[in-house]
Amino acid sequence: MRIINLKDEFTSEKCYIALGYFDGMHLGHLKIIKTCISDAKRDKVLSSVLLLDFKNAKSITTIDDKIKILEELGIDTVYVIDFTDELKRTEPKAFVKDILLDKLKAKKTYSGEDYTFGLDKLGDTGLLKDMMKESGGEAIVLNFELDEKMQKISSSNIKKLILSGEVMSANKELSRYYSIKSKVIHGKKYGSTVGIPTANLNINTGYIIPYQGVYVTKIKIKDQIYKSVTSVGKNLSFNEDFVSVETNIFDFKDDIYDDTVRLYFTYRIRDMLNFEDKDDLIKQIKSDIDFAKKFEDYL
Ligand SMILES: Cc1cc2nc3c(=O)[nH]c(=O)nc-3n(C[C@H](O)[C@H](O)[C@H](O)COP(=O)(O)O)c2cc1C
Ligand SMILES: Nc1ncnc2c1ncn2[C@@H]1O[C@H](COP(=O)(O)OP(=O)(O)O)[C@@H](O)[C@H]1O
Repeated sequence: MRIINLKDEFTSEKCYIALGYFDGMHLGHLKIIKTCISDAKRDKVLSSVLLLDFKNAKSITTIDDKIKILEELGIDTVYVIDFTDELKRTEPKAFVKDILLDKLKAKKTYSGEDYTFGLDKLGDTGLLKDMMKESGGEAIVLNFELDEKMQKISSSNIKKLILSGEVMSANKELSRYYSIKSKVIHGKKYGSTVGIPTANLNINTGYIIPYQGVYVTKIKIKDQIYKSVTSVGKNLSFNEDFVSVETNIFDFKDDIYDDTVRLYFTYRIRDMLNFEDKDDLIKQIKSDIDFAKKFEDYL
């Protein structure tokens, strides 16, 4: 797979290209990308995706996550375009002509029904269809994927679910467990003094953080997955006024400070509470651990 930033010099070959914001790489996005890949294979052209790099925006999947998923799906080329003011000001017609047709040599585009682009998001699938046809190509527009309740699967809905703690519903729409990749940082060192060490994760990352609470989780450390249980939010029992994400990992005892890990959210157990007595907090954490140990994977 080739990764090309549009601001660099490159040569392009005729391609089919999947277009969209692709935050979450959910089932709807996967349908668009997989159709692009299989059509390109059939017609012996390169399959590609155009990714917008929003820099610093909080999202469900970072650009690195998207690239990793695209590589696993077998895409030939990932084009990355920085989401600059200039791009925001680009006239929709210029976006199709200058970027898609001239620069990337797109012969077919693949997008969802609600794909919009260019200045004030004024470009839509109607314009895309007309311009692709005029150039001798084709814009293929795929229907929305629906969830169990026949609602359209959308990044904004998945974001809402994560931010309200409904990670189980979010995971079903994503068809994978919501995860954040981050570094283990130092906390207040209370955990290990009471026999429940908790690895604290840096939350100043590109990811949205689930609603406060205690979660059944899994954690990937050096390519190995462990079960764990995680608190998200302020440690009210310690009068802390900042949010932390802290995970107690089962059957594990290594020092992982500064390691980069990936934490997967499976199920929200309860709210974070203020325990006057630390013994009550520890008792509650032990019961959360028992619950999480018994919790079965569902994806
Ligand atoms: C499963 C679990 C549940 C937790 N629940 C709460 C809670 O309800 N209220 C609270 O103030 N802190 C809660 N915590 C956070 C602990 O207070 C914190 O992990 C502990 O003080 C150790 O912090 P340290 O890593 O900074 O040493 C929870 C932690 C875990 C792992
Ligand atoms: N089973 C475990 N779960 C979580 N962290 C563990 C575990 N075993 C060892 N550790 C280590 O202990 C650290 C957490 O201990 P803790 O006393 O809570 O310190 P801190 O307050 O710095 O997080 C983790 O960052 C990790 O390096």
